[in-house]
Amino acid sequence: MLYDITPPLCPDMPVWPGDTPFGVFRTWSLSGACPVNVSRLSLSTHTGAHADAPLHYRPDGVGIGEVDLAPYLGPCRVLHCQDTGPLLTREILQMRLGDAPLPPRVLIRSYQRFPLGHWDDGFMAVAPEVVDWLGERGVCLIGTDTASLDPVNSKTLEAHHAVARHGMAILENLLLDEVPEGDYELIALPLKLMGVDASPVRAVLRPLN
Ligand SMILES: N[C@@H](CC(=O)c1ccccc1NC=O)C(=O)O
Ligand SMILES: [Zn+2]
Ligand SMILES: [Zn+2]
Repeated sequence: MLYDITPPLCPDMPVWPGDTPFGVFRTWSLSGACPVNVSRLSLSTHTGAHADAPLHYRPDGVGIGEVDLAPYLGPCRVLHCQDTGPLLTREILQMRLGDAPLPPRVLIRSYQRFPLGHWDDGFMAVAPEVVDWLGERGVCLIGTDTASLDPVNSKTLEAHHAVARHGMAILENLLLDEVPEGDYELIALPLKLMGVDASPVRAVLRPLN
């Protein structure tokens, strides 16, 4: 059994304001003279479920093709935070998780229903102290169902920089609507895009045992 936590990629999907819309264009089409269909894609590196590379927000950061893959597969916890409001704070998370041990990956669900058909400016942001707290507890990957860890208007991307300080990895735009709170195996590998700032992933969760 698998939970597919990847939103579908299609031309009418929402994208970050001003970013490249998702497009698919036929290069060759099946016909008497042509034995195949072949297409070309046009899309932002931050389309749908995706992994951010350090290069997204640091001039000296590595590209997604160069990052260690270990954070992107292994044990993870899905945490429900649908009633959290505009900012997930360390106090809220500490209250929810206490001092019990955590798996090395944490996926945070903020939406009751993921906005598959429209752009949402008002998504929940993650406070940088949350990232610090998780990093100090050995977490290597933080995932969210929102378009960014930081608020939409942020120019400083403090939560992203906190992730980099701890050498952690980021997944965004995960579709967690159908996933009960609990522990799973995460599999969400980025493409080997050399020197590129992010990559779409196909993200799935496998229930344990
Ligand atoms: N931080 C967001 C994306 C982001 O910030 C962004 C994506 C596309 C175009 C512009 C963006 N930010 C501009 O300030 C992300 O990691 O997906
Ligand atoms: Zn991104
Ligand atoms: Zn991001």
